[in-house]
Amino acid sequence: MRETREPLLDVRGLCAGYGASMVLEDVTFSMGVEAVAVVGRNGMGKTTLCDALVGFVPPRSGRVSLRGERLDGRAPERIARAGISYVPQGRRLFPSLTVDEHLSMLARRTRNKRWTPQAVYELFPRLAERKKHGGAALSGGEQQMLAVGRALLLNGHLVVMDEPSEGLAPTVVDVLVDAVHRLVDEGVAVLVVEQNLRAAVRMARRQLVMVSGRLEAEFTGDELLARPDLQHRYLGVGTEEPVGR
Ligand SMILES: Nc1ncnc2c1ncn2[C@@H]1O[C@H](COP(=O)(O)OP(=O)(O)OP(=O)(O)O)[C@@H](O)[C@H]1O
Repeated sequence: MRETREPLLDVRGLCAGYGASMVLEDVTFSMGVEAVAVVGRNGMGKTTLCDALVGFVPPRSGRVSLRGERLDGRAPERIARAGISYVPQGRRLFPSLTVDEHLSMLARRTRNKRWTPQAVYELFPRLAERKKHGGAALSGGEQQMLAVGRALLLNGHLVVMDEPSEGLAPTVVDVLVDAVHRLVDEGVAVLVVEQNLRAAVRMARRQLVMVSGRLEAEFTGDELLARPDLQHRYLGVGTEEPVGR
């Protein structure tokens, strides 16, 4: 039977790179309102995929559609306005702005929307306690919550997160995993790049494996957890210490 329901995000034959070197080769996948993880070893092109989706690295060829609307070739701010928000690796916050200033700066442009600073504080109560603290005074986990909150204030349809659990304590990773599930329950899709397989499988059922700029395979989180050989082959996890359930 023909699939009539349009996917939320549809990526076809996406190629992108830097200067003379091509990094992404023919990346094709689609997703609905769900959480999907992209996993793979270092340097395989995961960040480049995020950057290409949000327009920071212009695609050389292929197409990116969100709810049927072509976005490839558009400037990053137009892609954000169309509904893809980005939580980049390293969070990129302003050290001298407080939590409240970070959020209210964007909130002014987004009235009568689901995600307001108040809604972000309800999602991350820890941030509410740190409202008046500057970006530089926050812990890594608090910075990551703020980066996610800032992305939500754009009230988009899809949030792209690049290694959100990097360097965070397990209790903070728990908070992020819960937040991803809450977002999906509320109709916001999440595409998450993760080095941390344990976090990736808790965030998303679908695991897309990137090898040398290509999406080489797709597994469920359960399949990856049950198969140390796949973990070793695709993620470089040592065979003596596979990530188990
Ligand atoms: N700004 C850039 N200019 C040139 N080459 C780059 C640039 N950024 C990344 N690359 C190259 O593109 C390739 C893919 O890098 P990318 O950061 O996308 O991989 P990754 O899977 O996200 O890895 P990591 O987990 O280490 O961030 C690497 O060979 C990298 O050296």
